[in-house]
Amino acid sequence: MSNEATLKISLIMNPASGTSEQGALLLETLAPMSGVTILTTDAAGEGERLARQAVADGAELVVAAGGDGTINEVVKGLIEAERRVPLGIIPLGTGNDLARTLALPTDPLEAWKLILVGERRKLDVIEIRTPRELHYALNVSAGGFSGQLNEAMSSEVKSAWGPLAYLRGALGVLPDLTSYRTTIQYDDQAPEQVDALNIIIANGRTAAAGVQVAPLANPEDGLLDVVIVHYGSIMQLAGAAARLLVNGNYLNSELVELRRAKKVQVISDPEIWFNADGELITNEPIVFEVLPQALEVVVGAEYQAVIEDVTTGS
Ligand SMILES: Nc1ncnc2c1ncn2[C@@H]1O[C@H](COP(=O)(O)OP(=O)(O)OP(=O)(O)O)[C@@H](O)[C@H]1O
Repeated sequence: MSNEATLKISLIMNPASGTSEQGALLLETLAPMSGVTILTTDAAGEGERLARQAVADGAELVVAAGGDGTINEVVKGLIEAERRVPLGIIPLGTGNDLARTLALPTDPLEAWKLILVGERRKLDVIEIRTPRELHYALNVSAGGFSGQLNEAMSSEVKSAWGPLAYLRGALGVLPDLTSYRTTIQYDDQAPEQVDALNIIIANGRTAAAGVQVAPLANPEDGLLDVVIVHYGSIMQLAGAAARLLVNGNYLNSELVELRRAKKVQVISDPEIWFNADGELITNEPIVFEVLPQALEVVVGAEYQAVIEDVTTGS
């Protein structure tokens, strides 16, 4: 490998991400390279500041080396930076869900080589607003309820699945579920009332370490895929969850609905909790809006923007 990068690259690494130790060899390889600056996050939230600073210091490409949480922070920094700079990704997390949709190599050295020569695509970014906060997601924002679930599930399952835990829990024994009134507004259409257990706002296709929560999402179509899991009987929910977990397409389950929109507003009683790329963010009323093709991102050779719906009609 050449000892000189032709671009000015800043690599932001999270030493606390799930598989960061796998990046050690990569760091040894990169250390002598001119044109590459290695920055390390010292605490949660640092990725955003480091990305903004890297752009201000002249970076022509910023690499996020970590999991989905680290990518999320770097994306916020890049979107808010003074210039729009492309993003490269070295997946060193636990779930690495965005990397799955983008077909990125799991080996850090291979991921680095791809960053230098790979195709860049302009991907949509999800802007997430609440009355008090502004976030972004490049992969998925998942919403779900806790309440009864807190009593029924182990803390291990809850922390791994977060707002998606209802779907996971439906496979086990759960008490009768309460229905939750949710108002959803798509673009400028009239608001709709639904009894939803999970609401997934997706740009990428998987969450919770490879679960296909939005199997048809296209990261560059200028639209959000909104997947709603409606309230139903335990049997119905178990059916949807089984399809989801065996990686069948759960979109044609009777409880699951797919909508597409540029903007989605969600208000719910009791409050629904949402995460952004896996990090829990808020239970406030929330507005999601797509920023079409807002960020150039290096993708793998096998990346496909459009997924054919092979289940249609089945
Ligand atoms: N030095 C640090 N010490 C502790 N936490 C950190 C540090 N730097 C970053 N973090 C936080 O670690 C969290 C998790 O990191 P990250 O998402 O990279 O890995 P992961 O959770 O293992 O992967 P994934 O999200 O793909 O499952 C992020 O929310 C980030 O803010």
